[in-house]
Amino acid sequence: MQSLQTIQMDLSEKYCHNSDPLINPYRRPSYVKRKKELIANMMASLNGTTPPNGNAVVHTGPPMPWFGMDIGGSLVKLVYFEPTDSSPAEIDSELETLKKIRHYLKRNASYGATGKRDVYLQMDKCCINGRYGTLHFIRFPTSEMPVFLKLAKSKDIAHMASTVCATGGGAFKFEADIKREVNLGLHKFDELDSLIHGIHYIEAYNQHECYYLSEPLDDDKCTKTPYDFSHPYPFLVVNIGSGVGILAVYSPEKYKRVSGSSIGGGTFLGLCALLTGCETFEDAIQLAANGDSTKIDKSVRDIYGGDYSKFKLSGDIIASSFGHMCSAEKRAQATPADLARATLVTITNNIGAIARMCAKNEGIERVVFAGNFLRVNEISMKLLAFAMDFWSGGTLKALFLEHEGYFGAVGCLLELMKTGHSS
Ligand SMILES: Nc1ncnc2c1ncn2[C@@H]1O[C@H](COP(=O)(O)OP(=O)(O)OP(=O)(O)O)[C@@H](O)[C@H]1O
Ligand SMILES: CC(C)(CO)[C@@H](O)C(=O)NCCC(=O)O
Repeated sequence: MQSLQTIQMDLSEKYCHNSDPLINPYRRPSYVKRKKELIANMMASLNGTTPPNGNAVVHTGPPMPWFGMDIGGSLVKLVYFEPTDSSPAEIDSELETLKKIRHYLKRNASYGATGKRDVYLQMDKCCINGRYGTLHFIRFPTSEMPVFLKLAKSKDIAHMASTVCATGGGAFKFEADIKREVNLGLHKFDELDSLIHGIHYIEAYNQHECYYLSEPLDDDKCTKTPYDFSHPYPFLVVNIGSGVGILAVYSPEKYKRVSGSSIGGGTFLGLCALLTGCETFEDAIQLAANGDSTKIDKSVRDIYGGDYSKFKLSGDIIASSFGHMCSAEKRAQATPADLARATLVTITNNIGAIARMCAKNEGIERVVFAGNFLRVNEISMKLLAFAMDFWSGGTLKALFLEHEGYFGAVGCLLELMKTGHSS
């Protein structure tokens, strides 16, 4: 059995090409030490034992399969832990159903018409509750829950007597359906607790989880740069799902929800569908990428003929989102792509403005944006990176996370370890 220390070193080899601590921040002793401490503490809190020290790990914990499920307003996120350290005897004694589920999930990257496994996000060599394995990340629209429940029933999930942990509003909304259709009881966990635990776990494991965008508005120069998150507190989490939740985080266990907004990812997709007839999030983003929002939004220049110098408002700044749409002539010229772009820009800037006010109120400088609204959505990430820096006079930093919308599901999977089952 590999020790946790060895695995951490493996990860360093995998991700960090430069071993000079002066060049590579991830090689600095303070960073490595802090990461090890974070993981060790997390493992200790999950195991209820002392952290691993290189000795063989005893396989305890709830029976497999280990899933964490986040049933949101738009998307269901499913995180599946595939053990890779099972002994031949353990594999032999596995239930047939369990083998089938693993093969089904691993063999495919798509499930039915709308289920997807984000293979590029897969995390190998993870350690949860003393078990080593791979984390798989799967999503499907919440509107497909009835289909998912039928599938779960057909795969005989209930006969594995496993505990299903779920978070998100849907854990409450669908609890009775899950009981009735699949005969499974749910362990429900709070979505924001799960989000915070998930962020800490994934960030501690994946050295390149957190990054920022330098030169966000220059397409040639914009670069994704790893951010050293070893001393992150306090930080703000702006979770952009269907709606937006804003949390101030002071430690792995201490946070508060400081604000929220109903103008979020669901608003973007809803308005875009109304305005352009697009059907999917991917289509809406694609349209927006080809559109020009200046045909839709009224700028300071459109009003002043130039800059509003007294208050340092450059002519390029948007004075009125969708302001041009008051004119029948401009409406006639607006294309679906322009409308999609303006919708994306409007929603993103609104979220950025609220995030900035929250950060100012809380006296926080690091703002971490998460949630699936940012999936395949470079436009919003660049806008947020620019807006946070520009409007705060350089005091705020926008940070992003690779596993965008999966933290709630990961946090929920971690909660499964505390449910008191033993195999
Ligand atoms: N394939 C997709 N289908 C639908 N929405 C998508 C997709 N990919 C990204 N999105 C965006 O992600 C948003 C949902 O994000 P996320 O999964 O983080 O939130 P949620 O958990 O469903 O919502 P909430 O937390 O508010 O209940 C959607 O509103 C949409 O803007
Ligand atoms: C309702 C939730 C928490 C569901 O995840 C989320 O969509 C949200 O935070 N919406 C914004 C609600 C508000 O205005 O504070």
